[in-house]
Amino acid sequence: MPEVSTVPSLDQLHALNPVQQPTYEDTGEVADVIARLRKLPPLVFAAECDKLRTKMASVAAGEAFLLQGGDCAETFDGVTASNIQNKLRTLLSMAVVLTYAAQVPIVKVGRMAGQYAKPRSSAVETRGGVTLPAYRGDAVNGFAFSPESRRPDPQRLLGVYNASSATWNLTRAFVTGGFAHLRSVHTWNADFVKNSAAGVQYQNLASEIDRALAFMVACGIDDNVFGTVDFFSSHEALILEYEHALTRIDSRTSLPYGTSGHFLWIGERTRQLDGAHVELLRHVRNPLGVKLGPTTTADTALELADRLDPDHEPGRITFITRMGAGKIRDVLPEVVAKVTASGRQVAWVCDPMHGNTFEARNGYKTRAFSDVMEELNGFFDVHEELGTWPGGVHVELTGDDVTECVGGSDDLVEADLVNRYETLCDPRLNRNQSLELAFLVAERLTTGRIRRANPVQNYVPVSL
Ligand SMILES: O=C[C@H](O)[C@H](O)COP(=O)(O)O
Ligand SMILES: C=C(OP(=O)(O)O)C(=O)O
Ligand SMILES: [Mn+2]
Repeated sequence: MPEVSTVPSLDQLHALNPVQQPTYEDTGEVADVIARLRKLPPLVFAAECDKLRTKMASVAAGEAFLLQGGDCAETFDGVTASNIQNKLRTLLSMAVVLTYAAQVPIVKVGRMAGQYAKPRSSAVETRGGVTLPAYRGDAVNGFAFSPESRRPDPQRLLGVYNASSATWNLTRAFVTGGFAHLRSVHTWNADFVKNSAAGVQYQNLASEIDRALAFMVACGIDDNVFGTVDFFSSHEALILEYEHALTRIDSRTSLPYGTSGHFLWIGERTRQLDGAHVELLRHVRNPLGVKLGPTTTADTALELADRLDPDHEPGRITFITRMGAGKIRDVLPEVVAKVTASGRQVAWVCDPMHGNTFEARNGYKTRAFSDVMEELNGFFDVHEELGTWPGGVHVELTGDDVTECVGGSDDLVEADLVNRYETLCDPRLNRNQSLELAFLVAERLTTGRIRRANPVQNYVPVSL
């Protein structure tokens, strides 16, 4: 287990030449912001992180399934009650579909209350001959295309803390205060059922749940047990100043935790083995995710696991693969096979979004629902062949009726993208597409072809 004294200082992290960081002009101002952040209370409790780690251990063991979703980039303007509520009810509806239709316990994690910083392919953006720093998320700079807005502003890190705090406060109230009661399963989607195939399918399922609940109540079961859900926050731990300032020593155990969110992940662009992000996160006790793109080798995955989880702690490591619909069947098998053959039991989760982005002819960055489903099918097929457990999905979604991804049963086409394209970074599934995805994943989970229990023990190494 990591020791308090070993948490590296910010200077030590900077000596590792971290990538994807803002360059601030006024280092004195940065120091003031960090000092202020260090005094603020933690956003999550260490014991909640432990609880999620235990749940992720069930995912790794093939006994539960992770649903992780939310915006690509949360925004300060997006911190409104309706936005949070819509996102939450979309995630809860998806979780209900998966729980009821696939009869698997669902671990529910939002890409919420902290997802404000973005790694970018290019450090700059050029429009009409003018080149400015790229937008790196509200944590760093503004989206408006002007030199003032694009200047990295350290005060924004306090904005991240406040926005995360407000988002999590309402989310916590919703999931414990009655909104998430299974009795309300109909009302979450009552307003959009009329014009959507997924909505109709959802209401049918909700009616079945109503009947099942009524039956249980008639049998004498107290339905208050269905009144609250466990819901957790997550984001990419990208900006070192912020994550370091929120790394705190847990008073119960005297061990360090990242308290900016329950589940922290390291992105595809920042997972260098000897880089600053791996160095910081290997010292915190949270459950950790690592994104693995199409160039990942099995050895890289094993080295990352060894570095971040030397003690093989159950639930510690989740590999979030995002290889692309066209590559997953070629790349994933060897990675999963070798990691599993090493005796490790990690959670395998599919992000079917980031390997499938393309630019539409009208210039919008988009994704096709069919590619998303094709990558998910590849993910399920690979795990089915290896006898390992496909542990979950990680998706970029919103609770609103946006038009950012093409396809789905509403058959959005490229010309529709202009109607409601609101993301400031990557295209998200809208509420219909998200529910549709949940039904399709539930279908895959119920085919019965996937082994549920003890994948490591059942695993027979294949020759590669
Ligand atoms: O969300 C992930 C990345 O930040 C995003 O895909 C990068 O997008 P870009 O290639 O437009 O920089
Ligand atoms: C940046 C992201 O993904 P990746 O690191 O996989 O590119 C993301 O999840 O928004
Ligand atoms: Mn993204």
